[in-house]
Amino acid sequence: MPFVPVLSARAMRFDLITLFPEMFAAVRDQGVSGRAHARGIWSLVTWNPRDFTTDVHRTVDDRPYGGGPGMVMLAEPLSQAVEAARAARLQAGADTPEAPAPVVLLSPAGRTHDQAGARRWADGTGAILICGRYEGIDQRFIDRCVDEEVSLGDFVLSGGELGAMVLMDSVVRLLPGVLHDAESAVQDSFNPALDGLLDSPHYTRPEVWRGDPVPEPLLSGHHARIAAWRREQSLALTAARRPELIERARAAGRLDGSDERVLEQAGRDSK
Ligand SMILES: CCN(CC)Cc1ccc(CNC(=O)c2csc3nc[nH]c(=O)c23)cc1
Repeated sequence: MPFVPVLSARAMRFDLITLFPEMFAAVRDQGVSGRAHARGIWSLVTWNPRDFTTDVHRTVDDRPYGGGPGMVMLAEPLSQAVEAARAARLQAGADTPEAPAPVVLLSPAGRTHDQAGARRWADGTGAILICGRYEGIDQRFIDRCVDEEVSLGDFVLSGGELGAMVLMDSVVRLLPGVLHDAESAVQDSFNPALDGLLDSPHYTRPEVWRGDPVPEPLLSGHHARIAAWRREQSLALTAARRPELIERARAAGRLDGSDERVLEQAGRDSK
């Protein structure tokens, strides 16, 4: 009997620990991620720490020891919510005891998310995502339950929910079947590990809009000319706005002689 590998096409599942579960309708029900969710390519389950409290006020936060502004999220409701999510994942076959999905805290102190991170996540089976609110979370929960922390960048949000939605959107787009092949090719162009240049400008009908025409090369029907024009535009725009991406592409050997001539010309033009 030949060995037939069992391709466990285990769908991507995210479990969100959040005080605002209704926020997640944005990625669960709308657009590319919404369609993929409806098709069962991925799933999303929310768990509200308030449902894991025992007092009449359903308390999820308290004042910080040592004083200071704001409130801190209690460890116990968060921990019970994570345990419930973990059990549900095992029950659903999303996790195995040997390979539990990571518990990920969205946090300003985390490693900054990027396309490489999205690709790594897309190879996995999801995560339990913790969305903080208030000033932060009791450190003892983080030390005991959190495997990694992820930030969106150096700006201050009001909570982790938007970070979680951005992370999930960047991952779901990469899953097989979510984007049409052509789009997924475009998807790669955003990946600094592959092409990493900014997109060339886009145009659609009408050919002239309020007196502004579409650039002539795009109307030529000459595919080589169109590709050359788009490459020139990407190089010039990237050199102007994100020169570090040019360096990265050059270091990775993704720029050819023609590209370098375009960049020299763009450099002369900008002086
Ligand atoms: C006063 C110092 N602040 C830390 C920078 C306190 C603080 C602000 C905002 C938050 C809520 N932010 C997030 O949960 C968050 C989660 S991911 C992320 N990425 C970038 N910026 C962010 O604020 C976040 C938590 C603590």
